[in-house]
Amino acid sequence: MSVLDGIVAGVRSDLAAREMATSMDELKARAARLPSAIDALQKLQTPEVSVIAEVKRSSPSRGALAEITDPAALATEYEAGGASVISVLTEERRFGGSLSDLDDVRGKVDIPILRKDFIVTPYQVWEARAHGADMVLLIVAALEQMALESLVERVHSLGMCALVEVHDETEVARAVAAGARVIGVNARNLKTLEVDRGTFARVAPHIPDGIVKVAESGIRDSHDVVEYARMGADAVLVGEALVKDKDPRTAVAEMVAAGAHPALRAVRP
Ligand SMILES: O=P(O)(O)OC[C@@H](O)[C@@H](O)c1c[nH]c2ccccc12
Repeated sequence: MSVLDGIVAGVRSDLAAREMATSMDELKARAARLPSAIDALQKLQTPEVSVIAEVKRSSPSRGALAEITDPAALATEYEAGGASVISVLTEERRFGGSLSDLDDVRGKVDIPILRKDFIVTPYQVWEARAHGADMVLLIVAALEQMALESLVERVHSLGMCALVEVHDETEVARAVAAGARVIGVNARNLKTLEVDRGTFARVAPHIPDGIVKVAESGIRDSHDVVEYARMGADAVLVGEALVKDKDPRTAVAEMVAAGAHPALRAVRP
């Protein structure tokens, strides 16, 4: 069993427990009481390179990263630093997250929130919306094509935006066929957990114009942001470097400033 399969198996059993506790109708009723989702796509379609800042306690590849006793406080720092979107890991077993982290963050920030999890059923999409998410991650490698297509459709029909994650050219074709408007290229291979910094440069040219391109994983600082911007990234998704920083607000602000530099416009594809 691959690392990804192992994670998804754990997610499915935790999901079964939540499905017993909260019916789909209850989720729908909760979602109906919330203001509608914020248009994350619009926030990412700016000429500047956007920063998606992630709240993540640990990961299978890197182990414990940061305690994060107050996820909303961290998210508030990210927002003040100029992040365009906050990513909240809600997977419990390997990443130490939860839906209550999502609730906390939703209570404190006004910018769009991405629910970062291993989403394999429509129930999880409703769950994301019911807990205030505006965006959800869909990992192509974790889904059959039919499931991917129906989940993208479901996400869009709820007014949310899907970040469709790929690792290679074949997965780009699947994401495009599924109607993705935002595609994330993950430099971390989910089978080996290694980061390959060449992934974005190899894969991004296969993403059609008009689709928002996000570079994910292993981004350390503003230099990396500039590098990805030059390769055509519209946004970067940063976790570890930010959760480990003593001053996450400034760390985000530096990345945002780098991504907004006017000189970049001329050199971006
Ligand atoms: O902490 P990093 O290396 O900056 O990476 C952030 C993000 O890309 C990573 O958390 C991620 C990308 N795709 C995922 C899928 C599931 C869980 C986590 C991820």
